[in-house]
Amino acid sequence: MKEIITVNGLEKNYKDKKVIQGMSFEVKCGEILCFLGPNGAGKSTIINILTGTLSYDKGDIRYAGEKLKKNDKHFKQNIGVVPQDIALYEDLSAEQNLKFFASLYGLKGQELKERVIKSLEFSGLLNRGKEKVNTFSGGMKRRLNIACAIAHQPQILIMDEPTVGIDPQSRKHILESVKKMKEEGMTIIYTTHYMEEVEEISTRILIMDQGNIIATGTKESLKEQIINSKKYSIEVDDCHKVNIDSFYQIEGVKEVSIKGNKLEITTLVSVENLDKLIGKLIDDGIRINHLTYQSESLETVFLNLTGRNLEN
Ligand SMILES: Nc1ncnc2c1ncn2[C@@H]1O[C@H](COP(=O)(O)OP(=O)(O)OP(=O)(O)O)[C@@H](O)[C@H]1O
Repeated sequence: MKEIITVNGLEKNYKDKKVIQGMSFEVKCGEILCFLGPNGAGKSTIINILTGTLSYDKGDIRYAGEKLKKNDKHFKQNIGVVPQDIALYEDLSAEQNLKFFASLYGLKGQELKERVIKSLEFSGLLNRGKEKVNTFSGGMKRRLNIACAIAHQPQILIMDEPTVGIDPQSRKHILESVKKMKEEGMTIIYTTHYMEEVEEISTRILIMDQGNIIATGTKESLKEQIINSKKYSIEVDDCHKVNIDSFYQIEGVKEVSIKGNKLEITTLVSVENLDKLIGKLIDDGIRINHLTYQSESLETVFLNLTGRNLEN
């Protein structure tokens, strides 16, 4: 995949506070690049710098190989921006909002009419086009906000936490739309602190923390690189019969503990030892009632990288 945006050594400071600390990354044509990071990681700062609404102190940004100028018209024509806060005219109808935003990009006449209808259709609001925005739910406003950003058919869509505080149905609609836009060839930059969204839509992930990129890759490669242990939770009939020390003799076992009637075993991903763990319990005359395996998640990736949870 060809690179469409490249960012090199980007820095942003607020007085003495470094909020972006020399970040370098590229955005590839046709990908859904997700910036995943906790509140305050610097996601919005990066988005605002990319979209030209915020200045930066060091580094450079290139679009299709060319260094971006201040207020670069060519770049602005080719991007669509969905800001974190909804930016719509509440007293205008959905259709009027779309017309206004699309006309800023030079659309007019028949083309404008067609694009307004297509964008309303895309956002699932075709039958609400004549209604004023102030009668819409939060989720509908979010969907219209996205429609306004894509009405001029940008090459790159930049979305800053577009699903915060909305109903599950609208969230589902937005995530499906993002996947559809990718299928149609759009490049998408998407920031979020919801790892399940990243699991669902990303083709590549940049994990951010405190103004730095701390890991990059697909969800599969990140899990493979970073998570080296897995956890079994085994519900047994009588925990008192469990001899914890003896489990440490099994290859791969890193940690064993008892919580209530559950035996929790953390073991290396690289060692297949489930048969031995179960064998030991059976040999000791302990009955297994239930066994669960904690699936590897991006939350675990973040926890392994930083020692903290993503969502607090
Ligand atoms: N105008 C400002 N003055 C000083 N510090 C700021 C300013 N704007 C943002 N920051 C700080 O920059 C850091 C990054 O903020 P940013 O909004 O980019 O994070 P974020 O990852 O987008 O988080 P959120 O999900 O909460 O929006 C934070 O520590 C924030 O407090």
